[in-house]
Amino acid sequence: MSKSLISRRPVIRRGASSGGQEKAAGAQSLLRVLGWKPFFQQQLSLDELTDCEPVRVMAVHRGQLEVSGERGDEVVLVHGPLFDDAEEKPTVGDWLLLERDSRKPLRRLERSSLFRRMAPGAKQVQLIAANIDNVLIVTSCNHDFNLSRIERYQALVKEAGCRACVVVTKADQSDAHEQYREALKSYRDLPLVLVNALDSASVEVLREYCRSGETLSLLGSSGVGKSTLLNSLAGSELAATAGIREDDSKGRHTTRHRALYAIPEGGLLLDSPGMRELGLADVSEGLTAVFSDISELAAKCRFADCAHETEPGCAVRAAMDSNELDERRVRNWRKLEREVKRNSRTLAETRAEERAFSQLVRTVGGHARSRKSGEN
Ligand SMILES: Nc1nc2c(ncn2[C@@H]2O[C@H](COP(=O)(O)OP(=O)(O)OP(=O)(O)O)[C@@H](O)[C@H]2O)c(=O)[nH]1
Ligand SMILES: [Zn+2]
Repeated sequence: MSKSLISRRPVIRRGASSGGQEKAAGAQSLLRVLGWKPFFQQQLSLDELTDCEPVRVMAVHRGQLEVSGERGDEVVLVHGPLFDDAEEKPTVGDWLLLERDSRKPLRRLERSSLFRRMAPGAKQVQLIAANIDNVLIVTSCNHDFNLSRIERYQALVKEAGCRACVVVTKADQSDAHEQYREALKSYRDLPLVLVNALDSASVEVLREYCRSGETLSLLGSSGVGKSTLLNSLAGSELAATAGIREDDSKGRHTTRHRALYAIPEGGLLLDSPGMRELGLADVSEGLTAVFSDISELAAKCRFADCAHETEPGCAVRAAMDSNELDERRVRNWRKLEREVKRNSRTLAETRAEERAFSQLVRTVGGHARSRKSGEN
């Protein structure tokens, strides 16, 4: 158990030399292991380079964040303006700038990618994870394999801004490998890999998605083998060790579930409940990218508002009739578009309500202040 906990830490050695340059180089390589890239470095001003230290958010708990940086692991309290806005506040995978001495979080760096979802039962967007490089869309060699589901995940990944690969697990239980490859042959930017997730040699092909400094996450339904894959990639029991208790010098405490793990072979794995329950929020751009073949055809329809049903001169219908376009794919495109429109409407309403409310607060506050100054 303790071995697997230790292995979650980046396997990095601090330089023995106290020379300034070597120290800086050492700090840089520590940060690189945590996913630091030129994209983030370029966002720092000269003042920030001297006065601040970047740290990566490894877990978000109520009232505090677990972060990791050149000084190792730290806990940062969640308070102040940085954390006010639901859609802007730091989430797992984010890079924060801490004031070097006070360790106060000053700002969050711009993200290279972001996963969001509609909060279940609420009309709000919830941030799930940021700065993920690659995503494995996991499905298995059985009834779970479903093109419409893969397209849904692909839209999420495109919207977030990550690279995707489809992983079909339980390859050891099927002889129909060719059938799966054939099904995804025409999908743009979507490689497919068949693996036995229980066999670490078989998952080696996925290492290219979690090279040192690269952050990988997994999407897929329950039971397809996400935990099994993560454990095989990490070389230890990642998921099963979540939430166990351990002793430390300060006494007994609970080791809470971390969302982001640095694995010994390099690379970082992100596994959070939010990622596992991801739904479509506002992914209209992602959908356009995934279904660009259909949009290209739709642009050729005679009528701009063609519903691709019985209209004359419909290019989408013509492609379906000649079997160039799968009817299921068109149905799924329509379904996802409806879902996204519904979610976008709900979000727009929530944002309008929030704006109206903060306007009201400002107006009431303004009245109160002018009354007070009138009394004085
Ligand atoms: N034979 C075989 N079994 C697998 C493979 N991948 C996963 N399994 C088994 O499938 C079951 C489900 O795997 P999990 O890794 O728990 O699935 P999951 O996607 O994490 O499921 P949730 O935690 O519910 O999201 C386990 O019993 C695994 O041992 C595989 O490639 N081959
Ligand atoms: Zn049409």
